[in-house]
Amino acid sequence: MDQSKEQRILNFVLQNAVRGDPQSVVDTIDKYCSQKEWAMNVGDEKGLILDKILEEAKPSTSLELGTYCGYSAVRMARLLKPSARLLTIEFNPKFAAIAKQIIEFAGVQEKVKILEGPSEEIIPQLKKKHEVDTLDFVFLDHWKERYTPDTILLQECGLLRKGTVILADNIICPGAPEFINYIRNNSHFVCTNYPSHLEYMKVKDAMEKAVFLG
Ligand SMILES: O=C(NCCCCCn1ccnc1)c1cc(-c2ccc(F)cc2)cc(O)c1O
Ligand SMILES: [Mg+2]
Repeated sequence: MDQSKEQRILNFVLQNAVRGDPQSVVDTIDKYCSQKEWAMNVGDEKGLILDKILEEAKPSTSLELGTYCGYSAVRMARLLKPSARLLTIEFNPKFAAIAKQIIEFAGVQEKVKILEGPSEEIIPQLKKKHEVDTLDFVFLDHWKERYTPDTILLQECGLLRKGTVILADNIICPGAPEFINYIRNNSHFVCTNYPSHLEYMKVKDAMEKAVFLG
């Protein structure tokens, strides 16, 4: 049975990264995906923007939509304080299985919980089933056409509070024009654009930060 790209990424991490060292896992995935096979991790350039915004937010409870192989989950977890938690939603069971192994290899499994399934089903369960009060930080990196409906759903479920930071990947490539139109014209959010490049490529991309005003 042919190996998937995601399995090849996992194997490269298991053979080349240092167990229990999240930075080495991040660097190893970046090495593989820049030299061998492109993959849709947020990557090292946009990753530094994510790092800075996450460190400013100092979140206790964070949510990621779109786990993929767990690169950004490991990247974020390595910066979280010991008591902080990251919940990450992945629709694709094959991706979730790979991410679980990468997160465990990095040694951040105590901080990260992978929730498998459609975001529109899982978000309404966060308060009662996953003991979330409100979210301090949200990273949008899943289907780009879901950025707006899921942001609205987060608000409707009472999961956003004054100051919640939402950071969205891929504003230019593949693009999330409908989300940009929604969030920049919504007086309950203050938005900031961060120009960058598509992971591992020279193609222009950007991230958008939206702070909820309550
Ligand atoms: O589609 C992306 N991510 C969502 C993947 C599916 C999420 C499933 N899911 C998880 C939870 N709920 C649903 C994505 C794509 C690209 C890209 C850019 C250029 C190109 F030529 C091809 C692809 C770059 C990214 O950085 C991305 O994030
Ligand atoms: Mg992305």
